[in-house]
Amino acid sequence: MTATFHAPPVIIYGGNALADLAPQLRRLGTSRILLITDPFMQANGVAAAVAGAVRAYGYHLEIFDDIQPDPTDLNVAAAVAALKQMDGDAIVALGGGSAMDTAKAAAVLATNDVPLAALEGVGNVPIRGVPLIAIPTTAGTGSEATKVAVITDTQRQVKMLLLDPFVMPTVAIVDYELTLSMPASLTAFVGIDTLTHGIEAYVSRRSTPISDLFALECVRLVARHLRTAVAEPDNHDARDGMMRAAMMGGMAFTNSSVALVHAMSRPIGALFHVPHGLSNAVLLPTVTRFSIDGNAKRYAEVAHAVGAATPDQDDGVACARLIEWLIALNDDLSVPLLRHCRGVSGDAFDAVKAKMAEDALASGSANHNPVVPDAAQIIRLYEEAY
Ligand SMILES: NC(=O)c1ccc[n+]([C@@H]2O[C@H](COP(=O)([O-])OP(=O)(O)OC[C@H]3O[C@@H](n4cnc5c(N)ncnc54)[C@H](O)[C@@H]3O)[C@@H](O)[C@H]2O)c1
Ligand SMILES: [Fe+2]
Repeated sequence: MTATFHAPPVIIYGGNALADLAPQLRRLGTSRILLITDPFMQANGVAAAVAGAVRAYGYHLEIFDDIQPDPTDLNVAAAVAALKQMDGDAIVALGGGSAMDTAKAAAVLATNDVPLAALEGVGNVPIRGVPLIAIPTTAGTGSEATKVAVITDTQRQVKMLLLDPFVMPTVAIVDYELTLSMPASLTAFVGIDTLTHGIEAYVSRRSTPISDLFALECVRLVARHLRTAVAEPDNHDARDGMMRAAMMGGMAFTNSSVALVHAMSRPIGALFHVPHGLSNAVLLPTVTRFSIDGNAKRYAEVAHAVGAATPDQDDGVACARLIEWLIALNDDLSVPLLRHCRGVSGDAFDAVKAKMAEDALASGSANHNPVVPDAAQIIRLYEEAY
């Protein structure tokens, strides 16, 4: 069996990596740049500083900041319109997964004259997009190193996946100093998104020997650094560790896959606007317990990697310890139950459970889970996690 490995052609990593942005734009031969950023980066002045540094090189740059968490097809259309209006030849994304995914979708929509929904699915992007430099400001999604963009279709109220090598950023600039401003709860939730990427990539039915390396290093780094990054926001070593974990988690799952946690979490995001990392966190212990029988050996290896189990413990014990470890992590990081997440009421949840299960199955990620569930089992898992 063959396996393919995709990653950004260039990754610039470390404190002050951001200083390499203008030289990278020069290398790419671009000169009219749209900076897609989220309102937080606009408000705290980082976007303006980045814009100033690029303009100082003589490039024309305009800022687009109409980004919302869980970005929509409308955000993407507006970004493409802004790029066309300025006659732009490259995009820089500065922000979390929402800004980066908007930019990734806009980059390919700019060169493919079709509705965004036509690019949905696996391998449906016919033409390469405009060059894209992705600069993450959360240590979470790893989107800077993935060939997927997640965009909400406002008509169907589902999160669409655009999964294609052409969606991979041309350059990733990964500067942990940009994450120092993340408050504790954001750090915690995006960090559990990273952990979920590492675990799901490792236990996925599509795991590969190369993605395994990144997946295990990702979970090790999260175990070592996430609690510290939450408790000590200025701890550079912990921020650095989490940033590496996020990037490696992205490199792992984009070459393996995510699985049932992500399949079930996307409908929660699309319908209730629960932040992506939080919706993963509330599901992770329950879905892991359900899935362990499908590949106890791999879950035990995860337990050993995060230090939840000792080398002398057999797979059964190690898997049990892993569940306890995940529950303790959620407790330590103050992850609420799903029913306590803002906007999720009992009646509303009951009314959409069946649709959510259908959407979870339709995304395809559930098929890569060690235990492949049916709709009734997914509904039961939603109820258990609720
Ligand atoms: N493409 C991928 O590979 C991939 C993988 C996982 C998730 N996703 C998607 O990414 C999105 C979630 O991205 P996210 O978790 O990074 O959150 P986000 O981009 O939605 O940002 C969350 C909030 O954090 C703020 N923020 C960003 N950086 C900050 C900083 N340094 N300091 C303080 N506040 C900051 C933003 O303004 C926003 O309000 C979801 O739509 C999810 O589906 C994509
Ligand atoms: Fe994720």
